[in-house]
Amino acid sequence: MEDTATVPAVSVQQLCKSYSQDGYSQQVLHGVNVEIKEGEIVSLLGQSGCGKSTLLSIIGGFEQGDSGVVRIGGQLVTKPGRHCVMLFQSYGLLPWRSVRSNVELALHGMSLTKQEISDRAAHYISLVGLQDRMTAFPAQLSGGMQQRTALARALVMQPKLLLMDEPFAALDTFTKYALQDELLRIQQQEKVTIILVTHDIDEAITLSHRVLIMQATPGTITATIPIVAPKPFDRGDADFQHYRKRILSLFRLSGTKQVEEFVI
Ligand SMILES: Nc1ncnc2c1ncn2[C@@H]1O[C@H](COP(=O)(O)OP(=O)(O)OP(=O)(O)O)[C@@H](O)[C@H]1O
Repeated sequence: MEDTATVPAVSVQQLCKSYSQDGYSQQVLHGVNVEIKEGEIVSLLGQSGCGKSTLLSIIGGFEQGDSGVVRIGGQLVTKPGRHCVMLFQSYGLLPWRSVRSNVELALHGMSLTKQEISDRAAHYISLVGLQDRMTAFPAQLSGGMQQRTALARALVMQPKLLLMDEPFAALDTFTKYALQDELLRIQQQEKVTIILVTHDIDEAITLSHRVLIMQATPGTITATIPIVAPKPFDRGDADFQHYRKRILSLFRLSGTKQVEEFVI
């Protein structure tokens, strides 16, 4: 039997996926292999259309690959499960429900008492700093507060794996930085494993333990960059700029040519 300590939180092996449209088939993912440890934050970074969201969606069980295997905690993924929650850029809050009610809704169907639901929701709303806005409705909140609510609604389910698809892309820079820092604080506390899809190089460096570079046609992972720095990573630090330059060079967006050491 496999030692549970060595079972990866997420394992993707030889994943392939094509879409067919109007009699034309497009291969979106080809031979994707990923292994993620428990408590790790990993970013999928790549240009638009390279298959990041498709990969995330297959890991979450929302779509199926054509071939290959996806496992979460050693279990084969065939459909979405409560152990894995997806957080989108668009918040997805119900406008007629308060912050508290939106978060509590995620717990319906679980075998919890009303009191347990109420306490657990209040705990996670406080964790994202919205304890004073529990009775507010989404329209009364800023974009950052709405995304905090969506984060509380995801965390209240106590998932093992949080999948985030460009969660902060709609926010202004200052709100985005504040939420990135908060996400790191919460992740260190909750120890949840996170896979983050992003176009934002700085976001990938700030949040990740490892950045996976994806290239398109067909989508595949071409490089892995471990971010070896204490978190939170000071965005003004010289090391931060070093990672930035190296990632830019992988996308041929800067003159640095030191790409070979990262190629796997
Ligand atoms: N349901 C679908 N049917 C047909 N084609 C699809 C479908 N979903 C995605 N695609 C195609 O697959 C490719 C990859 O899409 P995907 O959304 O995974 O890319 P992405 O890297 O996440 O892009 P972006 O960063 O712009 O969101 C694109 O060419 C897209 O048009």
